[in-house]
Amino acid sequence: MGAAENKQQQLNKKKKKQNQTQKEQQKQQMQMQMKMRCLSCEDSVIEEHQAILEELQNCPKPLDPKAQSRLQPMASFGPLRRPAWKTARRWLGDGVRGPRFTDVEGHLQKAKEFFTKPALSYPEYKQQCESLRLFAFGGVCGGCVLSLFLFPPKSSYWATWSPWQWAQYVGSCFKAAPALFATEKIETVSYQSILYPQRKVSATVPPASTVQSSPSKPVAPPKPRVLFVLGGPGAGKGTQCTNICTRFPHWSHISAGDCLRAERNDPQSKDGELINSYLKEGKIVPVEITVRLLEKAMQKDMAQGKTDFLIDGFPRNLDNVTGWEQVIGDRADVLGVLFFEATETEMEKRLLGRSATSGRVDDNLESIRKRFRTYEKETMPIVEKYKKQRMVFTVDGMQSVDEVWSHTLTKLREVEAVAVYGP
Ligand SMILES: Nc1ncnc2c1ncn2[C@@H]1O[C@H](COP(=O)(O)OP(=O)(O)OP(=O)(O)O)[C@@H](O)[C@H]1O
Ligand SMILES: Nc1ccn([C@H]2C[C@H](O)[C@@H](COP(=O)(O)O)O2)c(=O)n1
Repeated sequence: MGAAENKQQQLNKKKKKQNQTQKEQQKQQMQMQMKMRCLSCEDSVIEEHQAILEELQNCPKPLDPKAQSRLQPMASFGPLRRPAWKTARRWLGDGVRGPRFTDVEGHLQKAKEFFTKPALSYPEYKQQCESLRLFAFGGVCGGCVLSLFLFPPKSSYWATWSPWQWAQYVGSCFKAAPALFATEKIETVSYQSILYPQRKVSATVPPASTVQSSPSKPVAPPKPRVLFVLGGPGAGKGTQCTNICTRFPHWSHISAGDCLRAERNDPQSKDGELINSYLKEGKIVPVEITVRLLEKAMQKDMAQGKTDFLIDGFPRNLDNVTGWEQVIGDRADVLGVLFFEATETEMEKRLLGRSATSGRVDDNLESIRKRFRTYEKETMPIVEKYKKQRMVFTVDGMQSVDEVWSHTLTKLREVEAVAVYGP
């Protein structure tokens, strides 16, 4: 073999090596481009690219210009890019492939990793956040819908326009509208039957003196409506009840404590002494006595046209609750409990202030503290019981009298709405 031949051989070897490097570089470049594109591609496109790669690998020579031009459009971003709305994974712009949108399990895994596996890179962290966000969003929306369903807002607007009423609207399109004017002569009508047509009319007729009936057609009056008023001693119950009755004359304020004090002061009463001993000790008087006095006071006020009753300071314990159910039962509609909340320090300050003028035997520090204990032990469980039945309308009693009044008004409207539309 001559020197020339040797040189030729070396040249060939070098050329072959050059070809191989060039081919390797081309392959790497293509791989890179395809990797980037695959982030937003469907599996079928990825498979297509895989096939091209294999073709490249098996190709003995570096790509000729023809093959290059065939592969060029594949490698370019433009034509194969998917529209944004079709992109299942979000383009993170950082080379991370997150689970598909529909891959709930994949997202759940990533969301779990947010709490369990520290992310090694920003893109990984971003993906964890994005997966977690899907569940957070779903959870919040679902929670809101469920809570609206379980605890619908107590507003007349909601009661009228909520989605639960839609079926009724559709139905009402096919029914004849009620007559605009009365179709028969009405002898006796209460304003309540106009305002609250949904209210049931009492089966048990209250005392005859309250019934204004025509000789031909007696009309049963509606049941008296009762709102129990509770709160600690000095929370401001009496003050706000007076405000309600001044503004709304159909409401009557009956204070259980006042009834008991009046009975104690009545020299004819056989229970006077017993009541006095209970009041001094801040204890709760047996319900037989209290509920009898309450009923008497209600009957008296109904005779004067009152229809709604604020029963202040009642029911104070379980005995009071059962006594009311046994004696009054469904002869009255209990609308709920108006509950005034205040701290002991504030209530004590108010009661000591009141003691200067009230003349009450229990407005002294010793009795006040005993009343607080009785309230905590016996009355609070009753409030909790009504809370469970979602019958409590709580007023923040810590503000000034005027502010508490404005809050009381809001709550009173809620009571009315619930009475009309239900809880
Ligand atoms: N928001 C208020 N801010 C300051 N003082 C108040 C407020 N509300 C009431 N008071 C005063 O506190 C005292 C107690 O009020 P009130 O008699 O209304 O309480 P109560 O809850 O009915 O008490 P009790 O259960 O002992 O009958 C009264 O002197 C009243 O003027
Ligand atoms: N249901 C009731 C209401 C009141 N009393 C007694 C015990 C109280 O200390 C006292 C004063 O009541 P207040 O005016 O503070 O509401 O009256 C009761 O035994 N049972």
